[in-house]
Amino acid sequence: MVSQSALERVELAGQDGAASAAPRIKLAVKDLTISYGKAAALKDVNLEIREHEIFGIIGPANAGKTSFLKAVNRMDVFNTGMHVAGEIRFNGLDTRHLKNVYALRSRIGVVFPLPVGLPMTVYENVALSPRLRGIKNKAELDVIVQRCLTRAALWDEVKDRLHALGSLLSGGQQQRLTIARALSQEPDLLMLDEFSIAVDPVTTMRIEDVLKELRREVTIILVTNLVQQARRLADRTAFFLNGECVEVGVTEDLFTGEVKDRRTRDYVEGRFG
Ligand SMILES: Nc1ncnc2c1ncn2[C@@H]1O[C@H](COP(=O)(O)OP(=O)(O)OP(=O)(O)O)[C@@H](O)[C@H]1O
Repeated sequence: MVSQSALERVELAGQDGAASAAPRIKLAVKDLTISYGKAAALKDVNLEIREHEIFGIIGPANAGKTSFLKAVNRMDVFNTGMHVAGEIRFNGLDTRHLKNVYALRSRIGVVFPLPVGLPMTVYENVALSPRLRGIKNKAELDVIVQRCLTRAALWDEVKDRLHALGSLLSGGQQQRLTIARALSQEPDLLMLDEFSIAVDPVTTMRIEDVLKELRREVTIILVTNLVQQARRLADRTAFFLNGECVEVGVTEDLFTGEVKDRRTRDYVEGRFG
């Protein structure tokens, strides 16, 4: 008999809808409310994220952006003070009722604001996840490591230091290493939380180019408080403010088209935040 957990693993993998005419919905969020104790960090959020788009989330501090990512990744399982209500469907499956949270996480790569290197070599940082999936063959692992480092625009800089500690790389290189590591999971959703906070402008641009390429393969949620970064990268963008999803729209419309809420235009034009 197939276990519930194994069934979930298969359902979470979904099917690639790139060939169909209508965009497939990767993530559907309904009436999402997140609270810590009595305080709500996010209230009644409704939105859909389409497969293969870069979906931006912008907003000032304390808007609830990071809490949104945590809820998608079911971090509430660890954070006992965090309460999540509403529905989050990933590839159609309601993540709130999953038995196998690890299967969900294996489909989602997360990149945090500051690079979080595992205390191991460059090679091992990227080979760990494939190894945990059962890939033992060295030649096969070599190919995966090279492919992930190349996709993260880091291969040329580290190909001669694969067995040095990841922590010895520069900050910008370490952030690209965390992207390579996230990619080694073969996620179909990549979530980045203010990835450029500790990265120089040149590296930021390199990573932005990487993300533009990656959208062909993965869906990307980009949380940023740099509105111009969302403008450069995101197909559609949501504006969060004080726990409210004020508006969701085609990114360029938020800057130059019709906005539904005046606060959106005020924020993107820098009048507050
Ligand atoms: N672990 C926690 N315990 C209690 N309150 C929290 C916790 N994490 C976040 N909050 C609160 O939830 C609200 C939203 O925080 P969140 O980090 O989601 O916002 P944000 O938009 O990502 O902000 P920033 O841009 O500063 O990272 C804030 O008021 C914050 O203080």
